[in-house]
Amino acid sequence: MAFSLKNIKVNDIITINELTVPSQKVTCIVGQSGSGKSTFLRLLNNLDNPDSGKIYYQDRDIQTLDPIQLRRKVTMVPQSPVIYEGTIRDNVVVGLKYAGLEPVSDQYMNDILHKMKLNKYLDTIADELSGGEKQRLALTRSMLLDAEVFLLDEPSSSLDDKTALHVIQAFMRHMKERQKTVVMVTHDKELAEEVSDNLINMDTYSEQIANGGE
Ligand SMILES: Nc1ncnc2c1ncn2[C@@H]1O[C@H](COP(=O)(O)OP(=O)(O)OP(=O)(O)O)[C@@H](O)[C@H]1O
Repeated sequence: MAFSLKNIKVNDIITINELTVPSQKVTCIVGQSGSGKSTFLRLLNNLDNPDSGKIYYQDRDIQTLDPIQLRRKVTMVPQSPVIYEGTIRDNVVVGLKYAGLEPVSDQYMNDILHKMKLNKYLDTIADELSGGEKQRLALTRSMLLDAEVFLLDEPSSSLDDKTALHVIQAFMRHMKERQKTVVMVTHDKELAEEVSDNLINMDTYSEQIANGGE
């Protein structure tokens, strides 16, 4: 197991008695708006703390792990892509640098960009990309990291259905070839069914939904 959660309570948002997330598989998190999908993801790399209960990453209580080390192993691609100043190349390089990794060749960068259907020159100014292109750049940056777990929060929300399916399938293929664990939040049930090995419906664990909220 990558993660196991026991007796988790996040104030009036989430209650989980017991839940596991398998290693080297794609787990999709679905559920209504406000059901706590993003909160669940943030629990897994200790960006949010539960009020009670324990979360284990590979049998170790994540509260006992150094957060910086944990986040190198368990990396997150947030809902709004983080774009730095400069070109596409600068944006990829900065991810490697923060992770303490060696630079990669332009050709390798282009290969990954191509997988993400982002066929732009590496010298293109990143801030001039569309919202969907920025999402694909953020995915590209994460694909070059040597993390063990990739947490994706609605990574295809700005993409049309066809592009979303192509890009997310290519991302999952890349991760499966490398025996990585992926946890992806999506509101797109069809996409989730297409790419997931394991599906978690947050409505089941949501206080908000149980109380008739949203
Ligand atoms: N930092 C926070 N402080 C207080 N409440 C929060 C915080 N973040 C989220 N919430 C609340 O927690 C609940 C779950 O939010 P969350 O963003 O996890 O849901 P979600 O399922 O990802 O929603 P969506 O699909 O709309 O993005 C919501 O009611 C939200 O208002």
